[in-house]
Amino acid sequence: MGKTLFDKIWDSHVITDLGNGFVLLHIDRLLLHDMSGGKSLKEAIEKGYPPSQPRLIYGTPDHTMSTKPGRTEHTHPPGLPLIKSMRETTSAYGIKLFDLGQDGQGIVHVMGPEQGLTLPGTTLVCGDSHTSTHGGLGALAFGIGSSELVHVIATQTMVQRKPKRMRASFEGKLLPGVTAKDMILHLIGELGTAAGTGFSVEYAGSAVRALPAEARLTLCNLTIEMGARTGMVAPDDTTYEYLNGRDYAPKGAMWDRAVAHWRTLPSDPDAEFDREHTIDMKNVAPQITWGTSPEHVIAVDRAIPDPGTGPEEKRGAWEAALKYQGLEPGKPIEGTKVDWVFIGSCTNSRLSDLRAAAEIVKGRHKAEHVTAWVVPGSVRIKSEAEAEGLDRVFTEAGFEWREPGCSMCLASNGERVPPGQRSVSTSNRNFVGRQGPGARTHLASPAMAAAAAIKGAIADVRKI
Ligand SMILES: CC(C)[C@H](C(=O)O)[C@@H](O)C(=O)O
Ligand code: SF4
Repeated sequence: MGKTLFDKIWDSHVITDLGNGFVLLHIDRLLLHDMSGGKSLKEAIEKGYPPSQPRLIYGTPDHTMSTKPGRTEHTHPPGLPLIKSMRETTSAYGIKLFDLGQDGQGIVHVMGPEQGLTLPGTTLVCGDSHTSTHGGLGALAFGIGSSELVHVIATQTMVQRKPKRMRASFEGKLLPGVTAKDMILHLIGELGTAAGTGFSVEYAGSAVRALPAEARLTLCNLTIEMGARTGMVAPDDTTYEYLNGRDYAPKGAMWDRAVAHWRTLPSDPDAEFDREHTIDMKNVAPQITWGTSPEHVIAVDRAIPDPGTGPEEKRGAWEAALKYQGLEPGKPIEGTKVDWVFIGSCTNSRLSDLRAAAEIVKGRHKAEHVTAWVVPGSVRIKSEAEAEGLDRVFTEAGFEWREPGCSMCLASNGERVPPGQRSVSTSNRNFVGRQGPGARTHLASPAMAAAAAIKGAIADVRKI
């Protein structure tokens, strides 16, 4: 029987079979961020287990750093001990830190692919649930907890149980206004947030093959919102073009050898999956979430759902979500007044995302009552965007152009949507209080978020 992409990477990283379904896996890359990086390194060192492979570990501060223009490490004081601890522990072992203000600093899931640290066929972990993002380049990547983090630091290995395999195939062409963000939100809407529990997901089909590399990262980013820890897209020429020449990607003869190996990775035609799901792209329209879970999602031209007509077991959750969000069932979601717009996060802060938003914004102005932020995913993206004048497109339209970091995705750097206010956000979670206590979040693509800022309300990007 043929092997899946997942099986091939998994099998080539098994060091030993531990029995009862568990194996010891080699980990090719460990990425660290400020919320847990310094703390875990310190813990490992204090326990007498210093990093065994410091050259396979890379870090950057993102979660607790202010993104205020001109920020320093002092702008948000609670982040200061975290960045200091990261610096002390990484420098003691020669671990590469992309520090604040340096080229390479950014959201950890933006930095890895951008630097060419994320490579097809490799295993990559990070103490962060959105590590699935890196699967967009054909890496087997997943988020880990704090005790696992210490284990990887100490041994560069992990004990893991093999998940089941799911394939989600998106077939056909993307309709106007539809992006990778809409594809994954639509899928989560169809399957629910628990569908992926215990599975690794491969995204396939003609629509996925046609996606640029950055869009594939967006697609894989929300895998955890479907309950699966890892999601991936088979590497192909699009992947190689994206990676070729990046700082940490192989060079010269090594590059050729690597590509020859990577070409063997896609799932074999006779590979079997435990679950298959096919999505016809004709049914995928621009999406917007209405509730407090990523599965609470509808096409933007639909009405806010009525809990009375929903599945029995979800009725209570729907009612609570509508109450929190201050929405009335049966009314069109389009036209719902918006106070904040956040364009950023590891989901949608790459250059292509900023370009897509700028295309909508160009020559227009945000609605007066809206506060709109653009937070590039990394220092490099910020300077590339500035080189093509995107910052001016945004600032002339009344948007704020900020420094790289997680910012208002999680609000762990103090940047929050005020209580009761409504935000359209390009991030990946719309949980209660996610963007600040009492904040109401609607997830959407960068173009949809830009359209909301211009209209001052939830808007259909196709009508702008
Ligand atoms: C802080 C971190 C552990 C967390 C995660 O695991 O995803 C954060 O990045 C998030 O998006 O909620
Ligand atoms: S941008 Fe948001 S989702 Fe991504 S790592 Fe940061 S806090 Fe988590």
